[in-house]
Amino acid sequence: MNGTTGWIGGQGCLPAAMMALEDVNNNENLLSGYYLNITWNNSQCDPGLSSAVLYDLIYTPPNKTLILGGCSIVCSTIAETAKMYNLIVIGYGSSSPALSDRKRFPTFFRTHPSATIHNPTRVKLFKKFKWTRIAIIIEAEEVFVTTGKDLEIKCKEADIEIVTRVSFLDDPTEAVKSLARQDARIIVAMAYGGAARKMMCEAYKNGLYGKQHVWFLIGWYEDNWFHPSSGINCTMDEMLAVVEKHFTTEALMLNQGPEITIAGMTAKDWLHEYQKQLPKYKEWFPHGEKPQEGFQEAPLAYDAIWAVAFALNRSIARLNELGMSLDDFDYEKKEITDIIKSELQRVQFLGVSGDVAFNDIGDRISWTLIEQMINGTYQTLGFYDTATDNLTWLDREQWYINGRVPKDRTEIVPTL
Ligand SMILES: CC1(C)CO[C@@H](CC(=O)O)CN1
Repeated sequence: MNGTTGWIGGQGCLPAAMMALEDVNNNENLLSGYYLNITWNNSQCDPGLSSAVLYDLIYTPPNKTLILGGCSIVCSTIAETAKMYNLIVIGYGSSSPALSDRKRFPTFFRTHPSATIHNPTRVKLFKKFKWTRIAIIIEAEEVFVTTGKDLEIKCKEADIEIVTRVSFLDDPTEAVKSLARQDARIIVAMAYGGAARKMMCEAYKNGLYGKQHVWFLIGWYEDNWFHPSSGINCTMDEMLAVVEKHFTTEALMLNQGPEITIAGMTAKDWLHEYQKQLPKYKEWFPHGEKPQEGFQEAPLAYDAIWAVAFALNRSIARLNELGMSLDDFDYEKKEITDIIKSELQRVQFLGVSGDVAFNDIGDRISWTLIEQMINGTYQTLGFYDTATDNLTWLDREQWYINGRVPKDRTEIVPTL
């Protein structure tokens, strides 16, 4: 994924949604008298196309009850329009913090956590390692700019100083040089994978790595994101040196425990089932290509369908009491939307992506995964549950100087 094409993970998520549809429709205790159906279309993470697709879905019978959306820029476009039709939108692939704006998006919910979910985890780790002097570097994309602003607020609340914040559009050279000039030691970087590759090569050239520096990067890049490619004038050894020992944070999208989830099996077993189902959809990849994106978010799409099913199921009963039914929804009856929306707010179940629940602004509450690059591969260091401030730490972190946590500033050693 990069800032220009956007995330096209719907291709990996739709099979998961279809699996959930089958499971929901086979569940005798849900939606009695109804059959949940999906009319799908591919917005290609293109806001313009998504508007055309949305209007086509609205003006082509039968009436749609809710809309599911993928990437952030599509969800922003369709959720802003959908509210005019009293349509609820659920994002399974949208991380932009802007979507938490309840004024702009009053009918928007998402099973994909906002990118701000990283920030309480970052602050928790700063406190754990007693770092109170942090630098921030950002690729100038809306999702990172808004997440960076949220991080600054959370650092201020925790009495952690932001010693510098720099950003770049395409070339990170000057921004990285500025970090070096400011003697930045603990650095949080927010960028897409391609920009992060360029940035870390510049970090190597400026000596911003090794025993005196700790980088916090994003954890959802492709596994080989740091391998040199065209336009990167660093060798593999140089890239391995500069990324060694960096930390990553990311939203946890697959339940880690042995519990039986809403799918009637553990999340890990569900993932095997999902992978077995994929060949059924190979006509979506006419040249035999594997979906490049959407595997990681597939559990979010599966759980989104279950959240819809539970909310509609409860709404049927409430509408019956009012002498109404879901069939009465015609994009005009806001009272039906309000009932479905209030039932979505009450949704709570163990999905394959973990506990599924929405906070009061429709955002997903989730755990985060913390990893560290150790000898060129990512190792799990722990998990953090923002809701309960619970850090599960595995004591696997490694530093260049055994046991010595790097300092967040140059130490002034008093001379006698
Ligand atoms: C973890 C990631 C890759 C973050 O971007 C999301 C896409 C978007 O927010 O547009 C999909 N999931």
